[in-house]
Amino acid sequence: MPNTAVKYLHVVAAVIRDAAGNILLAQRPAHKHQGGKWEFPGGKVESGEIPLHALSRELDEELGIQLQQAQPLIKIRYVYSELAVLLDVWEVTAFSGIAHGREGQPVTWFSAEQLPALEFPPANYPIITAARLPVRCLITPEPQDPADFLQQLAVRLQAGIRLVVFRAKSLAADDYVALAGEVISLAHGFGAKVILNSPPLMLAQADGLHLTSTQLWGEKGVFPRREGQWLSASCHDERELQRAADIGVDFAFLSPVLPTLSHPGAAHLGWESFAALVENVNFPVYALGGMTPDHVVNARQHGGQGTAAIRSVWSSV
Ligand SMILES: Nc1nc2c([nH]c(=O)n2[C@H]2C[C@H](O)[C@@H](COP(=O)(O)OP(=O)(O)OP(=O)(O)O)O2)c(=O)[nH]1
Ligand SMILES: [Mg+2]
Repeated sequence: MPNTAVKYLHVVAAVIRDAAGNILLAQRPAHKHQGGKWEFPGGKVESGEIPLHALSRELDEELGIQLQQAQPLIKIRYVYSELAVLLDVWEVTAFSGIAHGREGQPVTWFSAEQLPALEFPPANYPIITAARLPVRCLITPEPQDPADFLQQLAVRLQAGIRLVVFRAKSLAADDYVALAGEVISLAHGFGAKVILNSPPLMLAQADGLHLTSTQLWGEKGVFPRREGQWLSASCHDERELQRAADIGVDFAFLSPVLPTLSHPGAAHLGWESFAALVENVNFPVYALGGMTPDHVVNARQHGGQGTAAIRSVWSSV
């Protein structure tokens, strides 16, 4: 939760991508705060400036490029001993000019997967997660026939899904592990990531572990993960998001944002409450519940990472 007694310095920063998906980073000058570390280019918002103008000005001043298109990606509040920052991070998808370090700073394009190995200011960890996560996430429906399930999954991967939460509550442990192994190798062949949903049945090849909102309240730190594996969680309200923050999740799903087919009359958050809840956490949050592909735009406008869905992205359900 943001500390309301703290005055946060508003900083805009950019995740700038080229056509191949590489991300442009700059090295902070040695004499500056967090000097020598890699950063997402950007700087302080000046008084009276709107964030997008500040971003456009900073990218021109620091890199000599002209901003053409950007969407909000994530906002992070972080308290350093010297100062507190609100990092207002935008994803830049179109610009003109050739990026170069106009202030003499080294600038380099990296693949998203190279980012975790680089040294950034400590506030940046969630930006790296947000930069590596896609806008759409598929949560699998309960598998019936494994061969049919894998075929359906391949169709969705072919259509561009790059993050899969493999959810299979009905399978016995052995069957879950066997199918999870196949899901992971299929997905990895497409460059997609797989999060498993059945602790403590964790596989080394999986990209992460997902907790239900009930599992969130288990003992802290007992989740079987290797270094580099993400931890994600399902949340429904502020209390669960706060708990997710306390146990150090990398990202979360917040639901139900809209009415769902399975619970048409049930209470739902709506986009404004979604935005208010997401504003107060420092990790990426997917909107879940009643999502169709068109809702990606709404999710981004309301501070979300994107959308997660079961039915709307699984043709046979
Ligand atoms: N640009 C940027 N700043 C970051 C990142 N992570 C992070 O903690 N910060 C902090 C470091 C600084 O305290 C602050 C940004 O200030 P800055 O030094 O870039 O500001 P500026 O470009 O306006 O520079 P100046 O006018 O002070 O020379 O935010 C990041 O990824 N990018
Ligand atoms: Mg700067």
